[in-house]
Order: sequence, then C-alpha cells, then structure tokens
Amino acid sequence: MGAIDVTVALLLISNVIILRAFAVAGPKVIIVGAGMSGISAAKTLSDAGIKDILILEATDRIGGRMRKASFAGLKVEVGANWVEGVNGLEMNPIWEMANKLHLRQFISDFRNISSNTYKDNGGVYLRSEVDKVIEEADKVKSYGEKLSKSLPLGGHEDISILASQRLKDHVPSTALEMVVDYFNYDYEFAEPPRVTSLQNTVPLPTFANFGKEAYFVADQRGFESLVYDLAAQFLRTAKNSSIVDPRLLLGKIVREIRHATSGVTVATEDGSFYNADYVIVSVSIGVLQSKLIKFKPDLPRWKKLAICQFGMSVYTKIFLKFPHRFWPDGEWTQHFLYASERRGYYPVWQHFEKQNPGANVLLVTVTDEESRRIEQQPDSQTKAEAMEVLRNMFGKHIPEATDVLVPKWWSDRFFKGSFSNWPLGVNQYEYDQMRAPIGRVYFTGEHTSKHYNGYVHGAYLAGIDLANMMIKCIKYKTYLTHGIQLANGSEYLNTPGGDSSMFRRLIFLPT
Ligand SMILES: Cc1cc2nc3c(=O)[nH]c(=O)nc-3n(C[C@H](O)[C@H](O)[C@H](O)COP(=O)(O)OP(=O)(O)OC[C@H]3O[C@@H](n4cnc5c(N)ncnc54)[C@H](O)[C@@H]3O)c2cc1C
Repeated sequence: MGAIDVTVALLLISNVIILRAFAVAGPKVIIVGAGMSGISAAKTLSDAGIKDILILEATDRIGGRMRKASFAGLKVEVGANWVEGVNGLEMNPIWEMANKLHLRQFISDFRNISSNTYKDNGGVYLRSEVDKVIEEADKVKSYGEKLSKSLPLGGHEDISILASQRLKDHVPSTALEMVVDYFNYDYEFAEPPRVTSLQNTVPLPTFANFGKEAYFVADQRGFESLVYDLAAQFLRTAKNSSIVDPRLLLGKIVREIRHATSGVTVATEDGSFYNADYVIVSVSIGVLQSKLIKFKPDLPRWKKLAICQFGMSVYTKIFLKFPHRFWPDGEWTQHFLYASERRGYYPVWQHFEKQNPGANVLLVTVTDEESRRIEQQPDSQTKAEAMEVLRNMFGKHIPEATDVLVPKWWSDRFFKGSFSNWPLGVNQYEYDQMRAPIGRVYFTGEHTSKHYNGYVHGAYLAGIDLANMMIKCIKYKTYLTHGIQLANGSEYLNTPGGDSSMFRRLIFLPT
C-alpha cells in the first residue's frame, strides 16, 4: 500500500466503493502518528501477522512527546523524562525497556526538598518549618485517598482534589504551603487541584501498581530511543539504524479521515490519499480537540463531547545555561523549590551536576496558565523572569544565563499540550466513550490508557490493548461501537483479560 496517484485519488474519494476495488486481499491498517502508542499498536499488529500497515507521521521523526533536543552541548529531554512507577508490585514495561537499552537513569530522590526551599525575598526556609507543612499536606492527602476509595464507582460523586482539601479544612494559602501543594499535584498532573479529579488520581494507579519511585533519564541517545528500538523490531532499518521501511511515511499531516462500513480513506495536507480497511488515530487528545483532523462523517456528538471534556495539560521544562555554577552542589541538592506568593511562578528547579558534572545547566518547570503565558512571550522575557527569580534565591551577583530553551508544546499543532489529565466531571463511562472506536476508526494514545493516562507506559500499553482489540474484531469479522443502540445483529462482546470491557455491543460487518 502506498500513495496513490492524486488524480485517481480525487476520483476515488467520492466513491469509497471504487477505492476498495484497488485493495489487495487482507486487512490494511493506517496508523496516524508515530509516538509511543502508534508504534506500539503497529508492532502488535505486525507481531500478529497484520503486516499491511502504513504509519503516517506529521513531523520528520518518530517518538512524538518523547523528544530530545541539543542544548548547551547536552542532549536534554524536552518531553517525557522520567520512568515513573518503579520498584513496585508490578513491572513497569518502560522500566524493562529502558534497562534493556542500558539507558543512563538516575533515581529522583525528593526527600531533602525541605532543606532546599527558597523564600521569594531571599534565603531558605528552616527545614523544620517546611517539614511541618509537608507533614500536614501528607495527612490531607491520606484523608483524600481514603475518601476517594469510599466514593461510588460510577464517578457521579467524584470531587476535585481541592474539594477534599476543603473538607479537611486545609486549603494551602501561604507561599510555602502553595509551593508544597504545587509540588505534590501540579508538578505531576500539570493542572491545579481545583481541576483534577480526586477519584481518578488519588491514589494514582501508576505509583500504586508499578511503585513509588521515578527514574530520570539522562542519556545522549534520548528517552525516545525506546520508541526507535520498538520500531526497529518490525520496521526495516538501514545499517546506520535509521528506519527505511516504506510503511513509515514522515512529514505526512493527516487532515481528513473518511470512513464507511466498506473502508477508510485518509487525506494528508500535501494532497495525498491513502485507503485501508481500518485506521488507528494515535494523536494526542489536544490534537483531537483542535479539529486538525476532520472526520467524514463527523464523529457522533457523544464522542465529540467526551473528547472535549477531557483535560490536556501543559507542562513546560525551561532549560538555562550558565557560565559557572552558583547553586549548592552535592547529594540532596538536586531539586529545589521557589515559594512565591504567585502560585506556580517558576516553582520547581533542578540541577544536573550528578548527571552531567560541569554542565552548568538548570531546569525549571512551569505548568498550566504559566505555560500558556510563557509560550506567548519572547524567550528573552522568560529568561529575564527566571533570572529575577534566581536572584531572589541566590543574590544579585549571580551570572546571567547565556542560553535558554523553552519548548512550546501547547502552541504546536501536532501536540496542543503535554499530557492528558483526568478532570473533575468526567466519569468512567465518558472516559470509555472517549476511547471507543467508531466503526473502522480506532483511537489510541496515552489519553486512552485504562489506568495510566498521561504517561509513556500508558501510551505503550494503550497501543497494545487497542491493537489486540482490533485483531479480535478482524478475526471475527466484526467491528465495535459504543453508546448507541444498534440494529439487528448486535450482540455482546466479552474479552476476558482485555481492555475492552467498555465496548458492550458488537455488530457484524457486511461481507
Ligand atoms: C513536557 C512533557 C513531559 C512529560 N513527562 C513525562 C514523564 O516524565 N514520564 C512519562 O511517563 N510521561 C511523560 N510525558 C508524557 C508522555 O510523553 C506521553 O504520555 C507519551 O509520550 C504520549 O505518547 P502518544 O503516542 O500517546 O502520543 P504522541 O507522542 O503525541 O504521538 C502522537 C504522534 O502523532 C503525530 N501527529 C499529530 N497530529 C498528526 C496528524 N494530523 N497527522 C499525522 N501525525 C500526527 C505527532 O507528531 C506524534 O508523533 C511528558 C510529556 C511532555 C510533553
């Protein structure tokens, strides 16, 4: 399968039936997007013998939100950086993959953060003062966990994390309380506790199942090398390891997906058309919300509502290069906090002296509204703001940063944010609607992971689950739908152990 002649395509697009006449035997599957979930879905199909696949990726690389960049002589991660959820009851598959490749990774130990919390008017807080605030926050969190577990499963009584704090009569309000609160929640979900669902995030399945530890990847090959390694297991590569398989097309921006009971046609921005039996859409929930891709016929209203209700947060990692180090070095100093009265103002900092001694690089993370604000201003302004904060922490005589890197995930039309966050107001049923296929159009991506939305392992597992579901449908010549009453021929589908409990009804395709 490949690009078909544009004139023929224009003729064919008006008649999907004719298009099908050009098809060769066997299911063909187009995968939109070559991030972790798209590649993991494609590999699962390939392993099951479905080799007639075509991956259409908008950018000039694979990996999506796992992306390294060159900065100050280093390779830094502008997207995913941590293997989150390690050393628990279950094995995080990403941890296994990272170890197989011997990625350089460092445990992130935040225990000493209370010795490294800075006031916005200079100096650090007393350790005992910060410990007291952390202890109080931990008590409120434990209360939230108990409350969350007591809520009815349907989600109709879900509350926000902030509401649980209010119930415990503890709403962070001082600069110190706010930065600890930010560190506990916004630093993980990239949205504030007022937005985030208690029931679906506390406790978080990632840490409950895979373990509480997180490992920071600092490897010149990049975290993205996991995706390349996965791709190389089923796509042809050249001697220099670059992927040369014609089933992966880069720079292909999908703008339209036509779907019917007879097949699908995918149109790209450069005027090409591709036809197949099925399409898997692995773009982010932010891209789905942005309508970059038009569906014809349009997605049903219930599906669009579910997509629009879910959260796409913004998490921005700002890197700054300095001529020399002026921050404390040594064990336990890697992470430090800045407690501003303006919640979320350049709050969480990190140095790389352990990973890259002498690199003289700092990383500061901002999220949500601050991220959106920063994306809209010149990087020089962002650097000036960060410098002012650093001078508040370390004094007037620190050197000026010589370089700054500000990734812009929110403005990028192929991402529209960093990762999904489960907002208050979306129950399990609506979440399932967001993930549900529409006829021959299937959806994957981190935002469709049953337990691990927002994470690399969520993207990986969602791709596998979705592909397995599709394989079943192909095998039984069926397709799945959700949320609508079907005509004759509908029945129930049970897939024990699978992730398709949401898909209640099954309809037979006309053959
Ligand atoms: C700043 C940041 C920090 C993060 N930190 C962590 C972390 O520490 N640990 C962790 O586990 N997770 C982290 N994540 C989340 C993690 O990166 C994602 O959950 C995961 O990589 C998503 O993979 P995906 O395949 O679902 O989506 P993506 O990686 O977004 O893949 C989708 C692909 O679709 C392509 N695409 C989009 N539109 C089109 C179109 N119209 N046509 C064709 N192709 C298209 C995109 O270019 C992209 O390659 C972070 C993410 C970001 C951005």
